[in-house]
Amino acid sequence: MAKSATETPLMQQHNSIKAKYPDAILLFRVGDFYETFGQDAVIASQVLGITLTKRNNGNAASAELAGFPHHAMDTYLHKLVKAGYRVAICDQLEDPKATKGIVKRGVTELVTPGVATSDKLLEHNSNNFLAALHFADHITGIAFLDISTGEFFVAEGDKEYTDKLLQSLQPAEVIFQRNKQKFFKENYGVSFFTYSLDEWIFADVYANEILLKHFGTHSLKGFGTDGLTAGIIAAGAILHYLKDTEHPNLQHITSLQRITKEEHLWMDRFTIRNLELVGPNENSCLYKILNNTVSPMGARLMKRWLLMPLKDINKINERLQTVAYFIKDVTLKNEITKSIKQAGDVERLAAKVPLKKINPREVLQVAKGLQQTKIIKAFCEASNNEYLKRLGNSLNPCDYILQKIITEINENPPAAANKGGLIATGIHAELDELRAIASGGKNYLLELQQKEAQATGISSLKISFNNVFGYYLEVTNLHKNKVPETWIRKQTLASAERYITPELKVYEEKIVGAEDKIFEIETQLFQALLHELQDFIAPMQVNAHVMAIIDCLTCFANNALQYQYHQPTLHDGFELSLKESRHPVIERNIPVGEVYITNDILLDNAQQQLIILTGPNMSGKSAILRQTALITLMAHMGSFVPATSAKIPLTDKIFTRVGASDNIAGGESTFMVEMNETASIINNLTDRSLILLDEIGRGTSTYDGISIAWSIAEYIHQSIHAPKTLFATHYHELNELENKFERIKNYHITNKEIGNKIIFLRKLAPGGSTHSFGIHVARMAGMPPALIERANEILLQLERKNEGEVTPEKGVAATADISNKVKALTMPKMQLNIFDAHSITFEEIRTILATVDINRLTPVEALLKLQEIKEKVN
Ligand SMILES: Nc1ncnc2c1ncn2[C@@H]1O[C@H](COP(=O)(O)OP(=O)(O)OP(=O)(O)O)[C@@H](O)[C@H]1O
Repeated sequence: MAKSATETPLMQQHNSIKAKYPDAILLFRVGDFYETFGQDAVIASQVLGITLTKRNNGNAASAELAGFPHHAMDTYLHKLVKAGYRVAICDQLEDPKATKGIVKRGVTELVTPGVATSDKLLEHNSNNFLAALHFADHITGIAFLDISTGEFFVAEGDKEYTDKLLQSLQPAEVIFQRNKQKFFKENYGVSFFTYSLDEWIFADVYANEILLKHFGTHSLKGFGTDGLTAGIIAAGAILHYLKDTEHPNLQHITSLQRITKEEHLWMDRFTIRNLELVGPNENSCLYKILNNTVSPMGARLMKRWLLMPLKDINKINERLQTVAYFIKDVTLKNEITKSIKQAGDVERLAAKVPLKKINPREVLQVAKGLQQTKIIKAFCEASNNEYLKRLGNSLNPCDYILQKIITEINENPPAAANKGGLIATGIHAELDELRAIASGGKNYLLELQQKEAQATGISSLKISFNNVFGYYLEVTNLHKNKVPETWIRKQTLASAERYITPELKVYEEKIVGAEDKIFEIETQLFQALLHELQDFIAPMQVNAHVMAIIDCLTCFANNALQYQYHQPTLHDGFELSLKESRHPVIERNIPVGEVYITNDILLDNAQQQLIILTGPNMSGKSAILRQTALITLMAHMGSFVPATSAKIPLTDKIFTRVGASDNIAGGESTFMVEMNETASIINNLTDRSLILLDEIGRGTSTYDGISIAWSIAEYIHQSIHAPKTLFATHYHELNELENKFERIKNYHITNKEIGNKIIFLRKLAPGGSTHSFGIHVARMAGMPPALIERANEILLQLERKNEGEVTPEKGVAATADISNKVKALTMPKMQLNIFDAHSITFEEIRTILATVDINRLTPVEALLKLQEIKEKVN
């Protein structure tokens, strides 16, 4: 009979733990290693590049095995999580030396992309949010938590709003109800790492209970989250998930902040993408250009300011005035910047305290941060700027804990708490004594030897050590009668006797156990300090936030000084007027030797509401559109702007649409995307909206495109909201709109034609332009001359026969017209060659070259030959 398969006890233990975490990779601590088994091992070996072997598993089938040393955890863990895996860390819960049989083990942390606390997994200038969504009947609740900083946000809204929040805050992981997986994919895309939870977790009563328990309050009213039922359920799901992932210590999550739609200038996901605010190319996005903050918390806040600009004029002006204040008082700005730079990542350090991830060096950094807080506070409070004074007032250097850390922690502590040497001298008498024993053992013995020699008069007295009875005093036979009665004889030799004394034994015990004891006392003292530090988390978080604000404002001041940005004037009228404005990103990437050409731009609701902007390809139409939006956005962040003067109307929405943008990954046709995106503008515009349409309509046939573009422009103009709009297009036919609609004006970007070359002047000027110069651009792009020549030939034929103007009303006739013209096109004059019709043929060159003997050719003759060929080419 076959033997029944019995697994080894270790594998049985592994399997029972693994059963609780089926969708995570289980890192199973065995001695000094973390091991993975079975399918986990296969994945780990692939992702981590570690060897896959087999492990004997009793009588059961052997299991795949892959492991790494425990000290390499940080390196490997982050690779697994970055690759999108959930990782359960299973540790030994008791000392293996003190245990008989199998060691007790359990999962101590479940790491997922959204619940990461290790520095390796975090980017210092980005938040690492976990988001939860709750899809209720008519509304969606959404919550974000960054466990590494303690920031916890909640909001509610429709699909579009919650999608926009997801796009802006870019959570590392999104959780939602189990039955909504398909719905999420269809409505929010596939780019997020997601995890779904049981339905019952998304219940009002449960969410309230878990949140109230966490905050220790009787109601959530204090957080201003009244009425946010769906949002609260999402927030509750987040806390539940943290519990599920073994994160019980969350004292750094001290509040829940509400994100209100009304507070922020609205930009949908297309606008955020089209304006390249935070990507896709990290080096050429607006964030990269603006973010010259000096602290990680400043860098993180700057990203949020960028994606959630303000709408409240008073708050914006408060920021602008403070930036102006810093520009005037450069010394103050520099001093404060210096202090913020030295403060470290106060926010993440504070979060590490309850998470029990803070090391002695970081605790000392906390103190340094508090010292800098004190300096910044003094500077702010002494300033004449109301906002700075208020910010300064809310800074709290937490003197008590600052002093305690500085007194108790060594000046140069080790990075790891278990290495010893982290507590300063003079804090704990026993610790000092133990250290003296451990390090100065020999001196102590020498002193004791001298003391006893003097007391007994035995000048040759010696203290030595052996393994049998440890430290002893050795007395030669000559002096043995001088030995005091209290000494205990342990050994008699031929010429000497050996004794021990109670003092020597006490000392011996001390020295042997000193190291262990030192570690124990140091750990105790360090833990006690961390315990006290816990009470200061809330003020430290406030300090971090205030420093982040000041960091952003000094950064704006520095940008203004360095890049000649000026203070914009925000007003509640409707006129947008920019003088000598520039594109903040393009101007910084412009090739050496070139300058960015500035432009004046004017839009208002009364006379110049909609600009039809034409101009050659590459002339700078998109640049004009984008700089108008970026300057408006920067002003709403409280930043100075790249223009010599900027009158900016309070704006509630910025919409940007680019024609025929690709969304192949999303599986939609480009034109469908274009139309979808534009429809969402048409349905959401307000009188305070700024709309940028870049070649809308180009994703379909010319006459379809013109008709759609025309009717969009017409619709926007006729809308009672009369939103300000810039419409860049290659359809010159749209210039006709100016004649028909009062507030539509034509502008073009100037250029100069010299011979068959075109020079971009890049100046905006009234009036439309007549043609696109697309063929010039094709030439610039390196198309073969014959192809360019042929394109010019076709253009000429199409244009020559073009009688009358094309308007959408004439669309059908015009389509027929162009079809006829295409039919009537003449054939090319000759076979296309790499050399075009007017230039030298390959054969001719071959003939010339055949007469050349390179070995005899002088340099001058070579030049003359070259000239001969050149003349033929021209
Ligand atoms: N005002 C300016 N000063 C200097 N360089 C500029 C300016 N505006 C644009 N450019 C340069 O010209 C390039 C093309 O500009 P842009 O993309 O705005 O042209 P466009 O007219 O929208 O072209 P297309 O019609 O082909 O989309 C930019 O990438 C930038 O390098």
